[in-house]
Amino acid sequence: MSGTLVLVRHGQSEWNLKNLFTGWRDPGLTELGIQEAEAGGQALADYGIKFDIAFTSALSRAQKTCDIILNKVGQPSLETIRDEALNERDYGDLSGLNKDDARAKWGEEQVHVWRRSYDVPPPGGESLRDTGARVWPYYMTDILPRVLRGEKVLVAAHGNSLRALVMVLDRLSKEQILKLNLATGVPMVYKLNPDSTVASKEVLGDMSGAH
Ligand SMILES: O=C(O)[C@H](O)COP(=O)(O)O
Repeated sequence: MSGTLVLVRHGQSEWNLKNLFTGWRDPGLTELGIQEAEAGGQALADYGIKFDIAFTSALSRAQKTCDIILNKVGQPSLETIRDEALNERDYGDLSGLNKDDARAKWGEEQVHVWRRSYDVPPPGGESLRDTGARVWPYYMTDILPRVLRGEKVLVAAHGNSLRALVMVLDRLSKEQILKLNLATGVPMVYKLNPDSTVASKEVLGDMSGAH
């Protein structure tokens, strides 16, 4: 009997609000970000899930989101494992730059390629493939075995570290991953088959506003 994997991107951060590339930098959540995490947690409470364990990154915006969700589902002291393998993609030299300023300097198309392509890294940073090369092994060794044992597992992480995971789970091509954006605070509930493929996926909220 396999279990349930819930993936959720952190709520809006201070740097999301300022439209800055963030990567491994560590801003906190905004007021809206806290509300988004609360809404995601409430959706999971309404869904009726009780988790066996939670995973999050080494960055505070994901950790805070994880805490808020666990509070909402009534499990504030659940065991939570923090690991930098789940960190956001390292945006390298773009970190701290305004995304519109970057578009003005390098052009809309180049910035889109850095943000959403599979294998083109931003200067000094990680491509999505590089990000997946650390997220995926961690998922295989630390997260997946628990799900296959029947546990219910929460992963609160980041736009691109989760895109790397979703790309494999949803079997997306390099072309399809270009178009995938994850909304902040919206949980994705995966049920896995015993062979670790996806049996079902439910999105508890609205992904359409993501960009
Ligand atoms: O690191 C960042 O700037 C954000 O978390 C994700 O940014 P992106 O949507 O530009 O990839």
